[in-house]
Amino acid sequence: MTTPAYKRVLLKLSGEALMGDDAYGINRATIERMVADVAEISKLGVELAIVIGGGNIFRGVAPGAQGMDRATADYMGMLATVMNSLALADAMRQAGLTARVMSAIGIEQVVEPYVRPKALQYLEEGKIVVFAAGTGNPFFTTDTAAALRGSEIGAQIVLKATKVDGVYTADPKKDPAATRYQSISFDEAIAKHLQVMDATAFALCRDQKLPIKVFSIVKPGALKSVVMGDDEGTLVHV
Ligand SMILES: Nc1ncnc2c1ncn2[C@@H]1O[C@H](COP(=O)(O)OP(=O)(O)O)[C@@H](O)[C@H]1O
Ligand SMILES: O=c1ccn([C@@H]2O[C@H](COP(=O)(O)OP(=O)(O)O)[C@@H](O)[C@H]2O)c(=O)[nH]1
Repeated sequence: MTTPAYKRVLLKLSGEALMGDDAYGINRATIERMVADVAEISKLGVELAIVIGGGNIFRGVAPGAQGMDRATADYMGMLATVMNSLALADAMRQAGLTARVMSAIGIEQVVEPYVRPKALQYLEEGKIVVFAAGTGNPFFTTDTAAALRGSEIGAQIVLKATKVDGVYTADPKKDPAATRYQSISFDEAIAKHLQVMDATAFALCRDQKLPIKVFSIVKPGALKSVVMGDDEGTLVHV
């Protein structure tokens, strides 16, 4: 009854979700709640790696980046994910969890670089690995970083924790008549241009046969239900 459905998962936390009800930045209560959710599944023995976004601090395509060189703006976005990763890892430490941050861009005085075998070792030791700086490349997103790292570490699923509670027929924020899918194939999600994740991330997961679960970051207990294999959010499958 208490056996999780997965042994190793990649959790993608949206940067914007960290804001809570604030206009930008990191909301303390929100990050603490997320960490409590993470602690709950870590205690179940699930090996957990996390990719966190940076949209709460900086987004390469945001109005604030207008007129900027896109690659430069994207590097700023990646640095924003490093800040979020440090905040998250520190909050985990305070909650008694052991976390390690690994960055896709060289910033050694601040965090260790991403080295795949090292990440695998940490996971086997039960440490929570936070992958910072996205893919390390401009023109990508942290959703794609989640698909990439998820594939690299052999995660059984990518758990995308977001502001919406699943994949809808249209953007639920813009179309109140949109309905939620219980499950949807990658091909259909791509063909229908469902924007909940970018097409690069969808395509990579599809090719690697790595399913994605999209679920609410605000709903209490949702992460645990997902990990237990309950019917929660939307499953995107091959
Ligand atoms: N078909 C869709 N189903 C669900 N959400 C969608 C869809 N199309 C667009 N969205 C939007 O995708 C976003 C996904 O959330 P999230 O990944 O947290 O945002 P971001 O990564 O941009 O911070 C939501 O804001 C939601 O309104
Ligand atoms: O591999 C990556 C990941 C992120 N980013 C930049 O970092 C920003 C923050 O990431 P994202 O928008 O994915 O964060 P989230 O939507 O989860 O808050 C992006 O807008 C990009 O500018 C990037 O250039 N390459």
